[in-house]
Amino acid sequence: MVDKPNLKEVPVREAIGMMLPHDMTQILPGEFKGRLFKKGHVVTEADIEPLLSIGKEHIYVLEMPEGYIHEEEAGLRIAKAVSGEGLTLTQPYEGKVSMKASRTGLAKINEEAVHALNALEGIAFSTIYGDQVVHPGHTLAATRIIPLIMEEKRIIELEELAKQFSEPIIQVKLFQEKRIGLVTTGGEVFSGRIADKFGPAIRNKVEALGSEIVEQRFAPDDKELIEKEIKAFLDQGVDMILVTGGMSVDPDDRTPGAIAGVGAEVVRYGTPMLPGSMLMVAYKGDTPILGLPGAVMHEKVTSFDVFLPRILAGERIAASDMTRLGYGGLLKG
Ligand SMILES: Nc1nc2c(c(=O)[nH]1)N[C@H]1C(S)=C(S)[C@@H](COP(=O)(O)OP(=O)(O)OC[C@H]3O[C@@H](n4cnc5c(N)ncnc54)[C@H](O)[C@@H]3O)O[C@H]1N2
Ligand code: MOO
Repeated sequence: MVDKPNLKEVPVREAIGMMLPHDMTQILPGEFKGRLFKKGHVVTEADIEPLLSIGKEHIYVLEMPEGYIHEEEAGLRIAKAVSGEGLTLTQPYEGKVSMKASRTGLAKINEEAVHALNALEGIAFSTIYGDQVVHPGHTLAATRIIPLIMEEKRIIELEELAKQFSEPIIQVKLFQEKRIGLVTTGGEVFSGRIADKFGPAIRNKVEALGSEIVEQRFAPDDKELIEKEIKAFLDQGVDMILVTGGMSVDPDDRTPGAIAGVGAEVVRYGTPMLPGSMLMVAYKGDTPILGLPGAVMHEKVTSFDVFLPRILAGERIAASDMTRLGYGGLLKG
């Protein structure tokens, strides 16, 4: 049951120390229309004259029953219970508390926990989709309770539930500064027949997240030669290797074979997101090796933009992360 606050009518002069159950509006024709007192305001001696001047001889006040808390306190307590690192909480406004990024990073949101908390009656906890890149000021979540007051024990129940999840329910994970090796394949680029466009595109994306391309190596459409360049980066001990082009179905598309050829464990070749469906994610030990298809070079957003931030935030990509991109993954048909 959603709690109903007890409203009591009292003469305004007797309302000192009591709480207003709703906003009180003042209208001065041609001059002002707006909120004179906010919902939840506790009436003081100084408020009596202004209240009388807007015609309030009697007002409703809220009787807070024993063991209940007001929506503002409830909102703040929920926000504190769910928030981890990299977030700041706003002051409650109309009972709503927002959680904003205080730093650039990856928004992590535990979807299962969001559903569990919202299944508690009277709780509204609303978030953005997780795994997005966020910058300071970006709102990740907002919360309020539905009634004006709520039994405190229900907020305690929520706080206990939030503690059962191993990580904070929302947080902003920092990006690590990774050193990345870039292998660009394609005979037409290797021979100088066309100018390389992959390099600048990849460099921009990587640098925007605080990592760097330590070197770019080139290879023609030859499996052994591509493997040689990947191995050189593995020997160099880079944190990640990106291999561009040669990811589709032509006889000259050698990249998937070369990635497997260096002994990397292929997580998956192909993901149901368009553009960027011919992406490959593999690992040689802990070093991610990604095969990047043509679309990454010229499309603003592809599957690469889904996985790059997660890898730079220190996450390992699983096959299920790749297969679940189909629902909503059609950005360009
Ligand atoms: N029948 C099919 N056709 C295509 C498929 C498919 O599955 N079946 N996949 C499509 C998708 S999706 C993509 S993406 C593209 C190409 O993917 P690739 O990774 O194989 O790209 P390439 O063949 O190597 O090159 C395509 C195009 O881009 C130019 N290129 C490549 N690298 C560079 C570079 N570093 N700088 C400038 N330009 C570059 C290259 O010359 C080609 O013109 O395949 C679809 N087709
Ligand atoms: O792999 Mo292609 O990049 O889907 O467009």
